[in-house]
Amino acid sequence: MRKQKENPQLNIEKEKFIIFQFVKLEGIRGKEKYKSDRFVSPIFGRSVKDVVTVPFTVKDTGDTTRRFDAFRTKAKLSEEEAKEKYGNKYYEFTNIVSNKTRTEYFGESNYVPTNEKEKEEVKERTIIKPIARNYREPVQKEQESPFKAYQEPKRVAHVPPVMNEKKIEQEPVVETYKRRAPIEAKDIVTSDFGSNQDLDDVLQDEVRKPQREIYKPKEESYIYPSIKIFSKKQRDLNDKPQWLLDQIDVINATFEQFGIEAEVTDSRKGPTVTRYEVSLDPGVNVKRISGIQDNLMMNLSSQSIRIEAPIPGKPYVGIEVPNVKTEIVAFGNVVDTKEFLEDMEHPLKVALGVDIDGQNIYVDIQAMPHGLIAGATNSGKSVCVNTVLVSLLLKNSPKDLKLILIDPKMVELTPYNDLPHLITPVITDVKMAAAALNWAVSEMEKRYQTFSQSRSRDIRSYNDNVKRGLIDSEKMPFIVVVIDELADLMAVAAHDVEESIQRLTQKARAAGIHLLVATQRPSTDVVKGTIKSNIPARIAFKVASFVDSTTILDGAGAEALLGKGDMLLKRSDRTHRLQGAFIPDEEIYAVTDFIREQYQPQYVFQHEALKQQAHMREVTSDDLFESVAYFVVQTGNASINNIQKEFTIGFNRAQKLVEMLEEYEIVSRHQGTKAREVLVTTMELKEILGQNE
Ligand SMILES: Nc1ncnc2c1ncn2[C@@H]1O[C@H](COP(=O)(O)OP(=O)(O)OP(=O)(O)O)[C@@H](O)[C@H]1O
Repeated sequence: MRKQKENPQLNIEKEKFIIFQFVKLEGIRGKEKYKSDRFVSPIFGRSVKDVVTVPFTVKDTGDTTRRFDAFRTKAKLSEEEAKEKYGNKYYEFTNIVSNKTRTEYFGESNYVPTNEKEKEEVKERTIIKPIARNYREPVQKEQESPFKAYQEPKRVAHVPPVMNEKKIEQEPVVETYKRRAPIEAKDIVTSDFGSNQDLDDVLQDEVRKPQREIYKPKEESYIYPSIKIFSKKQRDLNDKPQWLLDQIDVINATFEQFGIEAEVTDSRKGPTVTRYEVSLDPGVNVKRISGIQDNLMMNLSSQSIRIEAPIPGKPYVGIEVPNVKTEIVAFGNVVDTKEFLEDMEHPLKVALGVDIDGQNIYVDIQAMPHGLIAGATNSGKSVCVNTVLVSLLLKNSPKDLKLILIDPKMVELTPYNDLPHLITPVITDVKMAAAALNWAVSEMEKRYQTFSQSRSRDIRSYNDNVKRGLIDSEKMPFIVVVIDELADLMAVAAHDVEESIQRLTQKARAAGIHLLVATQRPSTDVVKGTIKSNIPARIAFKVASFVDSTTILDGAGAEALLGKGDMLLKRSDRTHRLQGAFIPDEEIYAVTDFIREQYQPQYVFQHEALKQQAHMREVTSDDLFESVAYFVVQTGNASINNIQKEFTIGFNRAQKLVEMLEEYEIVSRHQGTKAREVLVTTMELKEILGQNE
């Protein structure tokens, strides 16, 4: 590690405290690894004279490590005195420490300036000038969020959680939290400029604000929707109509025609298809049945048949033939069971439908842990998404579950608008969808941090600890993100969406964040390899071709489905054919209206705030930011026109860059016809950008 220069003017003996700043960072930005050993300077403003930097490596807390959680002060007290005062020989700050905070806790610096310039600088440092921000207010800590688990965790390392809570309350650490609220450009500039993790953190506090204002529960306890809302249909599982007996004769006759020693020994009539179970004489190759598939189809006058050779777990070959008359599987029948309603161990268990054997089929989203739903238009995807969502609403209060619903088609998910479970209103705008996915990624990172600080492994153990009173916080809700047409998102923001989905599917499971992605176009440009390889659970409805089936299921089958809810569910062990449960629109509205009557929306962020966040991220990730900043400071001119000419860029990009310079207080605010002033010198800019040596 590079050795840091010590500031010769610092009189360590006189100082009560030594500020440790970290000087080494390692992480991943985008897809590239980076290392930086430049120390982070803007924390104490621009005139740092009494800070010594000590080489200190920051723990990698995630794959976008740029966290400022390692500012540490060591009391110049004896170890015993420090322990008595702080409970620890170290006192760890949870956040960036401002001059003001520093002055409040450590007292005035006792460094004596040696010349006029320094005197000015010290004066500037100790007089805290509030930074004018006309459009953002500090986060109001005292306002309780209904979504407590999202709040910035109290960060104290190496101490058991119970002790932490106590200690934090005694300490003035809250002040450093307060400091974080307004977005202060200086505070989020780092030595390795460009990655925006901290910016995200700060902005997320902002983005969450509307929820605190909107949240007004009408009732304390959540009343679950009644199961009586749903209609039911009786099915006779032992029914053997004449057409079924005729089909058995046709199949046996076909075997005879081809000299295959086989016979239908049993049949199972499912809601849409019947499976004939064929037993073969010893020595008959099962492949011979598949070989006569087309002849069977012709002789049965059937539009499609599917052969399972053999049926997994059974000594038969299965021939699935569409029923002459199909039956609807009512959602009410599938959910009104003990297996579903009383299974409290699996709150994310959802009802999908009924298989050929008449068994109700449920899947647990937690075990999934992410799902891909694909099928041609009119095949039954949206009905399936609805059954999943209503299943979730039946068993989860807004405190247990939060939803992000992305519906670029604009019609499918409207019944869910304004539900208290929603993190943000149903998203129909594609750019917003990309930003929401990004939010989910940051939330995941945050949750991992919360876990590590509270000695929890995952959401389950975290919530267990909350229940047992070991963590003084509210339960952390699951988050299910539903995308009702991936193709639309990929058409507009492929890179962003792919990256977010990849990151979520790779590691969001333990954080309790799950993704369900539906698409009409299961081609490889939409369902990319990176997405597919991380989504193990697949639900295929009827697709147009064998190729599409292979994309979803890694094998044939979905092209032979019948549409309207006929589906193949691929889980790790086998592919299951089922008929999806059907839920009419009135029943969906009955459930959502019932919930809306009890609770008002509790959005965590509104679309506008999210847009702003996306905008900020876009700008700071602009490669030209640094160059433009130097250009502006060196020429003393922040005109958009000049920047456009110098860098041959368009007006919009130049304008965004200037807005960001304003955000970082490098230039003044827009002042009508007057030109913006440049507020910093080149040296100061270096400090802001963390490039001072
Ligand atoms: N499980 C089911 N049982 C009975 N009918 C169904 C079922 N699922 C879908 N259908 C029928 O198929 C129609 C189309 O279903 P759905 O809207 O879910 O298709 P989709 O795949 O979402 O189509 P698109 O991609 O065009 O939106 C429904 O209106 C309904 O009549």
